[in-house]
Amino acid sequence: MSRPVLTVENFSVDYLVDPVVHAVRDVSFTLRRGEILGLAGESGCGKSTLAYGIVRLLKPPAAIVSGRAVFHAPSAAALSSGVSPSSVVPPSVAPPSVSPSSVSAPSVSPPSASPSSVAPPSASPSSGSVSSGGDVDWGRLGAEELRAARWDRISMVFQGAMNSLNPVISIRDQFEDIFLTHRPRMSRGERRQRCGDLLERVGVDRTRLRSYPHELSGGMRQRVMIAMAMALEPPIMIMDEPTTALDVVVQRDILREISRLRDELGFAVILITHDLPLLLEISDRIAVMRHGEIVELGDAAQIYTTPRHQYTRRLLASFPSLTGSRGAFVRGATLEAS
Ligand SMILES: Nc1ncnc2c1ncn2[C@@H]1O[C@H](COP(=O)(O)OP(=O)(O)OP(=O)(O)O)[C@@H](O)[C@H]1O
Repeated sequence: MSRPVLTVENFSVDYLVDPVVHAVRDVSFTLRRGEILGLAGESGCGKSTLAYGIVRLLKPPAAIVSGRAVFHAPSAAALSSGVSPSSVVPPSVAPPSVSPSSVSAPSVSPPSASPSSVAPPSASPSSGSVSSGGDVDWGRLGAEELRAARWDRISMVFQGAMNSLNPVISIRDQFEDIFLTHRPRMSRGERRQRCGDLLERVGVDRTRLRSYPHELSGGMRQRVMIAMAMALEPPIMIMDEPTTALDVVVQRDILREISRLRDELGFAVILITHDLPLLLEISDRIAVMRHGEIVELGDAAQIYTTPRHQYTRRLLASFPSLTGSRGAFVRGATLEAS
């Protein structure tokens, strides 16, 4: 079993409205290095709130009322990535108490995923590689540290992210901006090479770097966003319905691509989608959420063959089968066929 890259402990988020919405309730889980963890559950069960909470992108009226998310970097070396020593904690430290600073960000509407959300301009030049180490409690990071760490250590692809590319800037310039901000010492030639390589990784020809977003199809734009999220090689990617706006065939292509890239590059993914058959196909483990809680977490095969929670069984039963018995078309055969 591979080592954890992220530990979420007793994480709870409320929306401080009247009456208060307990959107995420005492959620704990571990994300292992290189795994795809699917997050499933009905609309409104708290999936996005949990994801945004982990990366501290929630805004009032959302409030993280308990728990913490600890990122485990590969080495225990001191954090040369601009993260202050005070935020480096041993994994067993008790959850931080609620502080006004933990009452951060917005409703679940995606933070404008402009290119700047792919590469925040204010990241410190010293933002190091993901290999700089230590366990970091994200709740203890300052705003600057968070911005720097967010894309280096965890990157995100949100629902409809493809619409957030800047329409008047070429794909190349939007890509290069990431490296100019986070890897300022990278040479121009190296940058250009990397941008082209990244595009090709997600199945888009490098000549498209010259294009403007409106010249690309929705699927291509979403691939570009995924390539941007991979640009700094973060060990974790959070994908919240990354392909919802696309047709089913393109959706599946892209998600299989993500699975392939994960195999190749070894990053871990938290993948949020309503599409349980798809999660069964590409996830290593699946967490099923209901009313803000994780009611079941297990290997995808176990969830599929022997779901323990009644709600998981209901969720599985709500997807039609093409074969009469669930199975052949969701797990096993599909990936081989691709
Ligand atoms: N700004 C807000 N103010 C009050 N309640 C909110 C706010 N944003 C979300 N909620 C509530 O929090 C709960 C969790 O919402 P969330 O969007 O995280 O669920 P979800 O599982 O991601 O849903 P979906 O699959 O539809 O995206 C829901 O009951 C929702 O109505």
